[in-house]
Amino acid sequence: MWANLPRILTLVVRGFVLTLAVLTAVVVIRTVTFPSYQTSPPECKTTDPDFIPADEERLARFTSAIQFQTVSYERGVGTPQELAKFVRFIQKSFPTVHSSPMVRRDVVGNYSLLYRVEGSDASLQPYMLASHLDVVPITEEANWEAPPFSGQLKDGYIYGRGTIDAKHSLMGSLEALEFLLSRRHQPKRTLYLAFGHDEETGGHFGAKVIGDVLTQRGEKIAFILDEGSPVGDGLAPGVSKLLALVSVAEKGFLQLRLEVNEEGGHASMPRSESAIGILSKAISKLEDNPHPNMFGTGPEARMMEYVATEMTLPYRILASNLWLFSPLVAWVYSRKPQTNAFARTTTALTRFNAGVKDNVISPEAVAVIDHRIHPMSSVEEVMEFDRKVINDPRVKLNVINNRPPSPTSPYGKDSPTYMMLQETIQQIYPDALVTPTFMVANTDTRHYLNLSSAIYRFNPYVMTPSDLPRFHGVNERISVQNYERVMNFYYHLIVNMDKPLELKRHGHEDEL
Ligand SMILES: CCCCCCCC/C=C\CCCCCCCC(=O)N[C@@H](CCCCN)C(=O)O
Ligand SMILES: [Zn+2]
Ligand SMILES: [Zn+2]
Repeated sequence: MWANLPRILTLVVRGFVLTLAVLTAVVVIRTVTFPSYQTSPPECKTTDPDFIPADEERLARFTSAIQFQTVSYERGVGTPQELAKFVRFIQKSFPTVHSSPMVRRDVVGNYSLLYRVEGSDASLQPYMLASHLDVVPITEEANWEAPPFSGQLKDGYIYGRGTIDAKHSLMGSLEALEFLLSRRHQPKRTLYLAFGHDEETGGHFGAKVIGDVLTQRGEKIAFILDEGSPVGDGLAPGVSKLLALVSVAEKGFLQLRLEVNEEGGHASMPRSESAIGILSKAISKLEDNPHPNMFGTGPEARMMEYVATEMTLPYRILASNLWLFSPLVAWVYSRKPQTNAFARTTTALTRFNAGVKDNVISPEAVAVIDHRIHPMSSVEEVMEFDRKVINDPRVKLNVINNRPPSPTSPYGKDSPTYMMLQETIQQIYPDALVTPTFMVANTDTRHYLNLSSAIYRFNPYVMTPSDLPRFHGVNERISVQNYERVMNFYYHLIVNMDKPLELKRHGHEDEL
């Protein structure tokens, strides 16, 4: 036995070296032969006669739109008077849209708006562009560089609540339609514009009613585009080009109310554990035990494939070989909040309330957890995981609201609507990569799921990592250049939707 040891060791080392050599060869071959999923930009670019400039008049309209304080606070608690004023403003601001015989406008659920622009070819299925009228409340007002409802123009940016979420797309799509109709253009395909008034609190009285109205009309929609993920500049690790993120799915959510009830009493005679202490431990366990990293099991894996050939080294090697490096990429993604959101079901602690007085032991402690559920997980799985982690029957878990992850819409070369969207994006961003992904937050599209199987969530503006905290945060703003891109994106989209929605032939199609 001992005499054979050198021979055995040599064989083991040889085996190891051989395995390593084979793995390296496979990795290298896959990296250099990995197919490109990108198509060359269409020849039709934004040309002068087809261009909507962000001139003074349009910027003034957008500024005014930001000045309406259409805040949604809680479910069913909004700002009805501001919404009513905003609706009147919209009517006055787009005279051609509102006087055209081709346009029918319905006010739905008191303040939400549903426009139907009649196409000339009734045999074509309608499509729908969606956005919302409401905004989230202001926080840290003192830290804003311009007043949050001013719409003030400063250094090339328009500041204010709603500039990126989502009055840009509401006003941008109406500008595009006004521009088109004022040129006496009738679209071939019927188009809906749907603007809910309570998206920020779940859309129960706005988009939900719009969805019901369309369902009652028996409408089937060819495709729906709502607010969503942006064109990323430096958002994705290893991607130096602009990356247009088209969300073909949306995470689910589960909002839980955690509650502990214990005996209260005089602060001079405390028991060893209090309601506050018990709940704090439970919360702490949830933060210390994130839900499992599921990177590579859902649409996010396709996102890596779509950009693999365009990535910088060493990311290109990793993305071309997810069969081997998926755990490593999963780890890389889990390190930053914006990428971690793609890797797992997230856990956000959003409320924590307890106590009424400094010397009274609180008999109750309450916290709210907001989970966003990875497309490959479920409400039940998340609930089960939390129960196991908390492992304390004194902590009651009450479901406030939940929704499973959305179905995935078609994408890639076999989906004419996705390809048309990709082509439109490339008209505005000729150098951008386009990739399917999923939406880490939620949109009104949850109320439209039975209207269409092709639902996309995309914001046609560029975002850098430092812009992300502006969503629902301080100093929300959009650059004039981005707002111009938004208007022109919708204009080109409407024009493109008049082309036959058939599979288009692209340069690298065979590799798609
Ligand atoms: C690897 C690529 C990295 C990309 C990184 C970031 C991409 C960020 C993508 C999107 C962020 C935009 C978020 C916009 C959210 C707008 C929708 C919204 O606020 N929805 C609310 C609805 C609330 C309904 C009541 N429950 C929400 O989700 O909270
Ligand atoms: Zn929004
Ligand atoms: Zn929002």
